[in-house]
Amino acid sequence: MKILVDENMPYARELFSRIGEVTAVPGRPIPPGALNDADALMVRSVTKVNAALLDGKRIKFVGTATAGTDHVDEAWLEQAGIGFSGAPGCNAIAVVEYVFSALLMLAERDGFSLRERTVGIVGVGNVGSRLQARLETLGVRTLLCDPPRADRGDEGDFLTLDALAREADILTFHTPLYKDGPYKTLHLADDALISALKPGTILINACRGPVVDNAALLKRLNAGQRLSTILDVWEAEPDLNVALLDKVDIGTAHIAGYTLEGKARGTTQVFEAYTAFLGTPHQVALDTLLPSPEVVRLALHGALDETTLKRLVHLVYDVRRDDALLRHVAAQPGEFDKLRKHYRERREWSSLYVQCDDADAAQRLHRLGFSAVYHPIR
Ligand SMILES: NC(=O)C1=CN([C@@H]2O[C@H](COP(=O)(O)OP(=O)(O)OC[C@H]3O[C@@H](n4cnc5c(N)ncnc54)[C@H](O)[C@@H]3O)[C@@H](O)[C@H]2O)C=CC1
Ligand SMILES: O=C(O)C(=O)[C@H](O)COP(=O)(O)O
Repeated sequence: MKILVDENMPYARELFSRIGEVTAVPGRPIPPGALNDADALMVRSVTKVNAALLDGKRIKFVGTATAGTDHVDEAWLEQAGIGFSGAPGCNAIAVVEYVFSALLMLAERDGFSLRERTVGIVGVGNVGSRLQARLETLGVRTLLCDPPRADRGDEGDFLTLDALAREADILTFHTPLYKDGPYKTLHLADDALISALKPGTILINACRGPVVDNAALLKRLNAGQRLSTILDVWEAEPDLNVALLDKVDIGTAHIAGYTLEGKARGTTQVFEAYTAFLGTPHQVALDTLLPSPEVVRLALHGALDETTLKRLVHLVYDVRRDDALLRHVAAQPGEFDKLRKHYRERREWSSLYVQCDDADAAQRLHRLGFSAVYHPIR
């Protein structure tokens, strides 16, 4: 059995070679001919999976090691009898930690406390719900917008997007990209919505570029609208709107989900799905794959305030590194994908073991996702 995997998929060779012959290839584009004798294809978000790619090929299963699936024509795969799996939630923690890293940086720069702010979360799925839980642990007020969940009758106080735009100090988007249909998200943040934001609002897009109308955003920023902007994703990736990057407060190369844990979960999820598809299910324990992180443990004395939290968060992951890397190469063709391909290892907060002599600090850090324990110092 021949399995083609994206070369930007950690642990893919190690796992898939347990069941077949593995070839790793670039995903954007897949080299011509590489698909000719493959039985299964494991991609990331950069590969458009559709009839144009697969019609007439012998591929029987496609996995994408990503949360978003807008690059996959699932209807075509189904009618062609090709099995499919995504990796729901694989990198949700990574995106949440990206958002925290960015917000704590802006809070320090602009002299505010997160606890004084109301955060509007648009799309309350794997990312949005974890973000809400961690913000609430810090005592930050959140407002939620998720029409599909509201319509399903899910528990929760769901508001309209307009209500969030009116009330929130921070508006953060975590929806899939739907180009049409009742829950269309293409240009969900359009000119009218962006114009309606309160002066000083922080706008975050870490889901898919086209969820925010980039031309409208640039127009508003050029017109002097008071808005802080954090963009991880861009319309027309991998082409970058350099004029927009110049105007945003934080701009990164679609790496919000790029923790090693997040990528490894993506690979293990599609590996497990493919082996189940073959009728020989395998399970993989993530901690058997991951190496020890660079910083393993530290001791924290006293209470946990926002300044201390910021230092811990930025010790594990500081978004300014990724912002600077993108700005250095922004105008050069091909560099956006190179930054993503050669992404430096980044870990999740859970990789840091924090020993606290304050019980409340230990409890809150634990609830935030750190590996924290209370250990009185005698
Ligand atoms: N920047 C990055 O590296 C990453 C980006 N993503 C993107 O973020 C998206 C969200 O990720 P997850 O939370 O894991 O997905 P998810 O599928 O768990 O949650 C998405 C939520 O959005 C809601 N939603 C759908 N249409 C909506 C609308 N019109 N308005 C408001 N809410 C709506 C859904 O009901 C669902 O609750 C993914 O689809 C993917 O495109 C995900 C991971 C990493
Ligand atoms: O999971 C998703 O959805 C994402 O956006 C991924 O983080 C994107 O990473 P690549 O698949 O483009 O490497």
